[in-house]
Amino acid sequence: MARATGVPGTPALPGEWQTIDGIAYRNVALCFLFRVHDGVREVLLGLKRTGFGTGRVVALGGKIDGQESAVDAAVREVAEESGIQLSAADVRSAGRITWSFPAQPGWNMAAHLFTADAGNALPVAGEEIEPRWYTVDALPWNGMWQDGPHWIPALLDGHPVDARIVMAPDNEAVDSAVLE
Ligand SMILES: Nc1[nH]c(=O)nc2c1ncn2[C@H]1C[C@H](O)[C@@H](COP(=O)(O)OP(=O)(O)OP(=O)(O)O)O1
Repeated sequence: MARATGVPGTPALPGEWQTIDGIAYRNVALCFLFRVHDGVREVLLGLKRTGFGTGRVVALGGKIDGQESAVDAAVREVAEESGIQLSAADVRSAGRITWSFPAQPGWNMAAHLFTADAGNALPVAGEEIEPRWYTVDALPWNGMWQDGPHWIPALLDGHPVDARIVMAPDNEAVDSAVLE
């Protein structure tokens, strides 16, 4: 896996993009937070209010800045999007996933996936995300990215994810999903 120093035409800093099999992806980190509430296991997702994916229910996370580590990015994004302050030691790796958008390659992303226990922490809504707990058995799939059912159930079951998603020309449907 070769690292790119940036993508022509973008203001990306070194380290914010990587190339895999000749395709450039922006590095992002996602973190799924869990709690048990009244005996029911729940996961924290959020309604995206601004930026990429506005209107969808998404996992907390976002772009990895500059030379920041993926874990540090996950901790920072969780704090920014939910107000919940984790430490790096709280966060467990849950695998990785790439999303490529052949019709819009500037949207390609490679995500480091993480999970963490939220304990009794209460999320608060910010400008970018309106966080909400969902029962793990009843996720709002219709409001989420269409690739979610291909990989999120495995992650919820505790299996490491190694997935490559290719989006269809409409940038909405899934063209192919390969899970290792
Ligand atoms: N097909 C897909 N399925 C999915 O579940 N999540 C996806 C996805 N394609 C992208 N994402 C996620 C990864 C990343 O966390 C998020 C987009 O990153 P950001 O939230 O950082 O975007 P923004 O445009 O809001 O960024 P900023 O303007 O830097 O805040 O969308």
